[in-house]
Amino acid sequence: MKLKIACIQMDIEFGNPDKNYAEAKKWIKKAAEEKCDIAVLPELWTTGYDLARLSMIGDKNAEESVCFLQNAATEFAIHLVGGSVAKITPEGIFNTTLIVDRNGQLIKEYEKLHLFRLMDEHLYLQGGKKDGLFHLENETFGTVICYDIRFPEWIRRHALSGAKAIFVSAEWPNPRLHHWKSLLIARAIENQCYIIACNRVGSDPKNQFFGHSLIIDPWGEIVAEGMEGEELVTGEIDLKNVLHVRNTIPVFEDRLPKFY
Ligand SMILES: NC(=O)CCC(=O)C(=O)O
Repeated sequence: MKLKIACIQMDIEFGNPDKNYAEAKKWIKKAAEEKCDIAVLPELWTTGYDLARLSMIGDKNAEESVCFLQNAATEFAIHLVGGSVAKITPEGIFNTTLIVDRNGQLIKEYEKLHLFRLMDEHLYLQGGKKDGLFHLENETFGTVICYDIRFPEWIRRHALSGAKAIFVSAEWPNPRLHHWKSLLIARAIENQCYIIACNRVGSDPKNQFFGHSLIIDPWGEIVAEGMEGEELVTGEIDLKNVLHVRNTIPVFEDRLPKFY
């Protein structure tokens, strides 16, 4: 199965959901015009890291974001890996990815598992408890959020459950470009799967974000990479390559979990 992917490498206006919804809609339209099958948004794309105000500007039960994504997906006939939004629930606020298919069905919600203390997430957010596996076009995919990629066991769990491509929504700032690229390439090589990672650009009061969204194939080669400004980073993935690479070097057959 071949799919054309667009990473929406957008700037995010700090604490201004209305502005960010409008911007995201323009980018989703552009992705559809470029005949992409799936568009991916960055992490916390409605609010940015305005964590102290999330109880006011976050999204109660993610209702507004789900509605926005459903309307955009159906209007532009495109599957959406809807980045993540601050979902307000009675149990707290979760950094939540929303996946909506091109028929407008909400097919998955994934709550970021690993909270990133360097950006104060532990002070304002709750960690999720469930995996990011989902099904689209009769294929299995995974989705995780930003800091999650530092945990190879978590990504491996998705690959072991059949994910042939793993989406990553991120707000990954300077000065850690080297970590961003190296970790993503390593996750692709060790799991022999596609990694599709969408990072924001621009800045907020505390951080500057470098973009460099990446589409990486199961051999670890870069299919597409963004620069440091706003752009749509597009590339084609062919899920047949996953089996080809896994047959060439049978890492999954050679694993010896009883020793790990
Ligand atoms: N938003 C995040 O999770 C950032 C993670 C990050 O920057 C890192 O170095 O890890």
